[in-house]
Amino acid sequence: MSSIILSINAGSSSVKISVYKTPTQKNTATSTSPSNPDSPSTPSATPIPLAEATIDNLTAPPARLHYTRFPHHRILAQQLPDVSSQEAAFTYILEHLTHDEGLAELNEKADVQFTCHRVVHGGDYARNQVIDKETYENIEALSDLAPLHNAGALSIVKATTTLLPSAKNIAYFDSSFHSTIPPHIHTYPIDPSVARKNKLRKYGFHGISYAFIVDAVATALHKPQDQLNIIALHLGSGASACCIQNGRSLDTSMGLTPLAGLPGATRSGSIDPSLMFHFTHSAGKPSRSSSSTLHITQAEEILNKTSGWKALTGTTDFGKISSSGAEADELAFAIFADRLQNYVAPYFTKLKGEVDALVFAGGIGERGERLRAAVVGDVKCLGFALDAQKNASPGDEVVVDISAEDAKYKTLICKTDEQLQMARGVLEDQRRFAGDAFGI
Ligand SMILES: Nc1ncnc2c1ncn2[C@@H]1O[C@H](COP(=O)(O)OP(=O)(O)O)[C@@H](O)[C@H]1O
Ligand SMILES: CC(=O)OP(=O)(O)O
Ligand SMILES: [Mg+2]
Repeated sequence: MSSIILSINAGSSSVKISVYKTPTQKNTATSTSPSNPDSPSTPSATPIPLAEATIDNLTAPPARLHYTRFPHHRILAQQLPDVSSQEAAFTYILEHLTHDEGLAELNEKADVQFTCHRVVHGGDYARNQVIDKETYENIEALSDLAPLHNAGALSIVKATTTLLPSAKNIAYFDSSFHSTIPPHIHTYPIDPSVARKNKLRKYGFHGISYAFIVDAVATALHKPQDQLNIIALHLGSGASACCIQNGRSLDTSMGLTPLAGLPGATRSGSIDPSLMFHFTHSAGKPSRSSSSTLHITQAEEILNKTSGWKALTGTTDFGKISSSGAEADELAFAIFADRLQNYVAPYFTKLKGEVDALVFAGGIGERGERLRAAVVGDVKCLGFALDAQKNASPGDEVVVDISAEDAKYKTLICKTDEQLQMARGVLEDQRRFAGDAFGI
């Protein structure tokens, strides 16, 4: 019999929820590229998508609902002025799904057997975990290190325990994919005893997306995952770059927290650490949004929530920034292209030029025609080049090759899908542990 999986992705500016049913023996679909590199000949089953709901604009109200029930029913951008938090977005979407008469498989909350939660900071967890009291508390303890994310995800976990009491809650961590980063890359040059005690190291994020990208690009290029070398750029409200060697993370631009590296919608990205002490004299004081479970300083508040595109341009919409022509928007655009070049070129040398592709993903990576052209233009001397026509109209495939015919290296767009990656994890774990021990 099929089970219903609710796959929940609490990002910094949006909540995306996809509904899947597990395939029965008869309708088992397969992915040509195995996601388990240890068993290269075993095809993996794919969850069957039933519906997808997104509430976005949480950081630029009013929030909006987009809903698709497959294959045909679609609601575009319905405004929701009363929804302003990740938890409110989750509750709204759950009501919407259970009241959609066309979604026969999910009439009651008791129909949901599995809820997958994207948790950005998982500390030392190298793989997914069933959320029990101990896991919940461990994730809560990491909230200060992902101030835009972990608390929001946990508010949804809490809501599921009351609203969906029969569902098994499983956490998938953005940081797990980066557990392969070697010590000389994840270690900060600071007092090692303090670093050890406070677990201060590079963790890296967007890993669920990078795992999806590895699977999808390996399939598209007909290469085993463990031979795939790519430079992947996940560019959304938060943006990061990842250097992937043999299908594994070798380096990434985010660090101890998702603030490091590239700028984002409301984040500064990397700056000189001394800057904050010249920006405000109260950098170290607790911010007003601190609570009993979330302790953040004014410096963290400023750099995470009121910097980035919002500070430079007044909008978090990178589509608008890319097309308005306004002076402030042009500066923000040029800053992003410049900072991206600062990762693409060194990652190319880290891979010793053995690069299968440069891959664009995330809302901006997938839709930002002009940004892709700017970044690829900036690294043209390495052997990347775009086909302008393909870049302008890439079509609907999961992976699209937008490289010029004479390019030495490929440039691809990958429509990443964190919810699908997590739902696939449920099927893999069901197979591996016969539905019981589940990854612990
Ligand atoms: N046509 C476009 N060109 C460039 N950026 C776009 C375009 N459309 C949307 N975006 C941007 O994509 C970003 C959201 O990306 P997404 O990955 O969906 O978000 P999140 O990080 O919240 O998961 C926003 O900054 C949005 O402005
Ligand atoms: C890790 C991170 O920044 O996630 P998002 O882009 O979804 O905010
Ligand atoms: Mg995201």
